[in-house]
Order: sequence, then C-alpha cells, then structure tokens
Amino acid sequence: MATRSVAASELLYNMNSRISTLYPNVLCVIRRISTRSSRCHSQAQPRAKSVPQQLVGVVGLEIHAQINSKTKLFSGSGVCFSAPPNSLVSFFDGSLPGTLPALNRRCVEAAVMTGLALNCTINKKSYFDRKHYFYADLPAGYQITQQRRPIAVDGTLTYSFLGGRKRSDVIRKVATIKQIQLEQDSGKSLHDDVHSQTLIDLNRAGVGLMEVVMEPDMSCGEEAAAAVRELQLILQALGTCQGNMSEGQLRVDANVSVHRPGEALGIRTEVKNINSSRYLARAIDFEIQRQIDVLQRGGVVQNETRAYDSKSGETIPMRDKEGLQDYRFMPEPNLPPLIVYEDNASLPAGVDASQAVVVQSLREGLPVLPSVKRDMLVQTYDILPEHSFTLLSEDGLVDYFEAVLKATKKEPRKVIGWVTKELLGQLNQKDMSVSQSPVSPLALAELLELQETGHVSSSVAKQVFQEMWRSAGKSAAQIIQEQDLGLVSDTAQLHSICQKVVDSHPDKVRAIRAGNKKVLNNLMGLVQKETKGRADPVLVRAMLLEKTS
Ligand SMILES: Nc1ncnc2c1ncn2[C@@H]1O[C@H](COP(=O)(O)OP(=O)(O)OP(=O)(O)O)[C@@H](O)[C@H]1O
Ligand SMILES: [Mg+2]
Ligand SMILES: [Mg+2]
Repeated sequence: MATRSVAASELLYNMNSRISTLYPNVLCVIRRISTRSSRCHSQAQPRAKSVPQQLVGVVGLEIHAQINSKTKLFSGSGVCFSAPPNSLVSFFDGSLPGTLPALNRRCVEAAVMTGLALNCTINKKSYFDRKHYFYADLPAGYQITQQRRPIAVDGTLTYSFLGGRKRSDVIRKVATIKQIQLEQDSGKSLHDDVHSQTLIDLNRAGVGLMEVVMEPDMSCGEEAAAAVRELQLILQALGTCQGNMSEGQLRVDANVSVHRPGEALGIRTEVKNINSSRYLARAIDFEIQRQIDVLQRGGVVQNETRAYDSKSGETIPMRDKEGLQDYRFMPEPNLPPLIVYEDNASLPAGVDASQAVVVQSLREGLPVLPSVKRDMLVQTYDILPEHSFTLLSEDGLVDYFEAVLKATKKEPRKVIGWVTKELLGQLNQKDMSVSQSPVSPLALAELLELQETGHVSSSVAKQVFQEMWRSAGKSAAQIIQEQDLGLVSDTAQLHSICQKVVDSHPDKVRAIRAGNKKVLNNLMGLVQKETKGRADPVLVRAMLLEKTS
C-alpha cells in the first residue's frame, strides 16, 4: 500500500477535536436479528413446449459491510455504535476545508482478507473515486469509493440452505461476486416527528465499508437470505465485520427483476437498506410477485428505488432512479493509487513489510471458513448436515458442543440433540446468547453421564435440565437427590406397578399376544406415567414382556 505524506491533516486528526455541539441528541431504535427466511416461490418450472415459460425472479445483491476497525477509513476518529451523537467526528469527517484523507491500513487488510475468503482476484493497484450526492448526512457532498478499479473482483460465494422435497436436504448454490470496493459510510439523518425536524449524527460519517456487489444470479428471497447469512458467518469468522444487521453493520440492497428463462433480464428495481434476513427474503418475494402482477396486467416495471415496509410486508417506491442520478464520478485527487503487494519478495526496497499490505501473509492467516467447518463437524462427529448448520448459526455453539463431548462418553449423535434442541430452545426462548447460558458445558456433560450410566431416564434428564436452567449453579446430581428423581430399580415395586398396568389394559395385552409388539411401548409409557418417568426402562421392558407372553 502506498499512502502519501499528510502531516498537516494528521495533525488535525491527532487533535481529535470533537464537533459535539453542532447537533442535539437523538434516540435510536434497535431491532432484533432474525435468520428465518421465506420459501422460494418463483423457481423455473419445466413446461410443455407450446406453453410460454413462466416469469421468474432475478436477484442481485449489494451488501454494505461495516469494517471492524477501531478507527474510520480516512480519519483517526473512533467507531462505536452506541456513542453519543456527534462525539466521534474529526475535522475531516465534518469535511472542514484543508483536511485530507489518510488511509487506514486495517480497513485495506479487511477488504483483502474478505476478497480472499470469497475467492476474488485482488487488484494489486486500485483507485479511489468521488461519487457525488447532495445529502444532509454527507458533509463533503461526495463519498470516496472505488468506482474505476476496486480492490477485489471476480469471486464466488458458496451458500447452502435446507430445502428440497423433504425440507431437510442441503441445497448448495454459488453466487458470483462481481467486486468488493472500499468506501466511506455516510452520517445518519434522524427524523424527529415531535418537533418536525431532522437531526444529523456524523458519528458514522467516514466509517469504512466494504461494498460486496453480486451478479444477478439468485432467484428468490430464500436464496438471497441464505447467501447473506453465509456472508455474515464468513465475515464474522474473518473478524472483518461484526455482521450485526440490527446495528446496521450489514445492510443489504436487493436488486430485483423478473423475466422468462432464456430471455434478456428485465428492468430492475432496487429495494434499499434491508437490515434483517427475514425482511430481505420477504421484501424480495413480495417484489418478484408485484412485478409479475404488473407485467401480467400489461404494465411496465419502473426502474426505481423502493423501501421495504416491515409492517405491511410490502415494498413502496422511494424515488425514481432513472435520470435523477448523475454521480459526477471523478478520481479522488487527495489519494494516490492503493497498492498492495503479493508477497514480501515483491516489496520495493525500503518498504517495511509491517507498513504494507501483503496478500500472501493475509492468505496464510485466514481462519477455517464456515462451509469447511460444517463439513469437518459432519465428518468428525457423524452428525446430520442440518445439525452442522444449526451449530454454526449461533455464536459459540460449536465450542459449547465440543466442550460437552470432551467431558462425556456419550456419543456425539446423542449429544447433538441436547445442544440444538434443549439448550438452543431455552436460549431462544429467553433471547440469550450461548455465553449467557446458566448451564455450563461441564454441567450438561455431568447430567448426560448420569443418564448414560442409568441413574436417570431420558425424560427425567430433560426435567433435570429445565431445573438446572432455573436454579443456576445447582448440579444435576444435587437436583436428582433433592427431588428424588433417581431411577427406580426396586424390582418388587416395579413388578407391582407393571402388574397393575397389565391388569387394567386387557385389550392391549391381547394385541401384544396377537403379535403386535409395538403395543408394548404403550404399556411402558403407562408404567413411566405411574413413576413420573423414573422407572428403569430395561427392567420394565423385561417385566412387561414376561407378563404379556
Ligand atoms: N436485471 C437485473 N435484475 C436484478 N438485479 C440486477 C439486474 N441488473 C443488475 N442487477 C444487480 O444490480 C446491482 C448493481 O449494482 P452496482 O453497484 O453495480 O450499481 P448501482 O446499483 O447502479 O449503484 P449503487 O451502488 O449506487 O446502488 C448488482 O448487484 C447486480 O447484480
Ligand atoms: Mg452499488
Ligand atoms: Mg445499487
């Protein structure tokens, strides 16, 4: 990377003066992330030759990922979502005359790592350009972006989702990445309806973004949501973006059109700034259907920008795109070309490796990516592919699962249900993260050991787990002892209960004697009901077999 000397501007950043009195305080609304997506409605159907092909959806995404960096792309101001409005604004971010950009190396490294993880070609030389807008939250009147030659191009994102006939088949798809460009974020305009005024918060102005532009090769909301989810996991694994959609760290623009397969692509609309995967899927599917309806009524789809209204589930027009947008692109005169180097050997004399961006070093430092991790989990533990998806969907769940396995002899296939159903069920219900679980992996392992060694039945183990959740800190053994939940193995007691059940269900006994062995399970269930799930199932089965033979 080459940066030019900007001593005067650096002096200004170092002063790190705060423009805190310019704009008053405002309120922010936080939304929850959702990962559930809608179903694909618009897949191409095979049709008879004479019947015209159905219209199908075409989707291309632009994803703005906020770079995980302590400071902004071109200034030394901090980056923090919840900081008081306008408390993180340098003279450069406020666009004061005489200030100059100084490129943040960490942001360049993040874009290169993301490009490598998405199989892109890294441009060793890329350029910055000015893209002009007139918005209140863009004080310079332009955004510095990479229009002529971005840092990374021509990549792929392989994503998977559960679908198909059974809805549990793993469907694997590949989306083409056109480019990844580095650019500045804008500030935020916040509308105060009470006082009918718009307030500006420039904390976000100049924060580094990676815009990931995908080719239009998806066909419905479900695919788009799965692709974004996979990208989110990749960015989080890399540490290049925290990926929290509700905090705006990942914002998606969905470009949507419809056409008949084999024909030219239709006119696209762009649904802007969607900040949840569930809304993304719904917005796209709504938009595909809306366009199909327009065409079928003989109308024309307008090239326009739309917004998604989550209350009505509809997309609504924002502004007409065609004609209105002339960005007056021009090369950014205050930044030289951005140079990155393939390896240490290609560094020019006098350039210190610690001051340059070296692709090879970043490639060597890439972590295991989610798709590889899933395959490893399926192979190592012989669990179902859908379970590997669930494990990766929740931060820290893989580590939790592996910590339980280390502490118990129970097979992974038997442990997985406890982690993905019991534990995750409780966490979701209480809206908690894995790290907040009151039941530690060791505590769960102890419970599973007690079940494995026959101290408690499986249904009682679930009761104990619920109790452990409520009374954080109490061990499984303590709860079993205090509530007398241990397995009943007293043969005399079990004989008498089994006899009572057999005597009061002569019809079932007749069915078993007539060869319907499945009915034995009914009788076992009745015995367990009598003992509140505490009867030793092995003993009970033997006794019932004997009594019904
Ligand atoms: N006919 C189409 N149907 C659906 N998506 C399309 C179609 N044509 C292009 N796209 C998608 O539109 C997006 C275009 O993004 P790009 O950043 O190149 O331009 P833009 O949207 O005009 O610019 P801006 O960054 O200002 O939004 C890409 O994701 C591309 O896949
Ligand atoms: Mg774009
Ligand atoms: Mg766009």
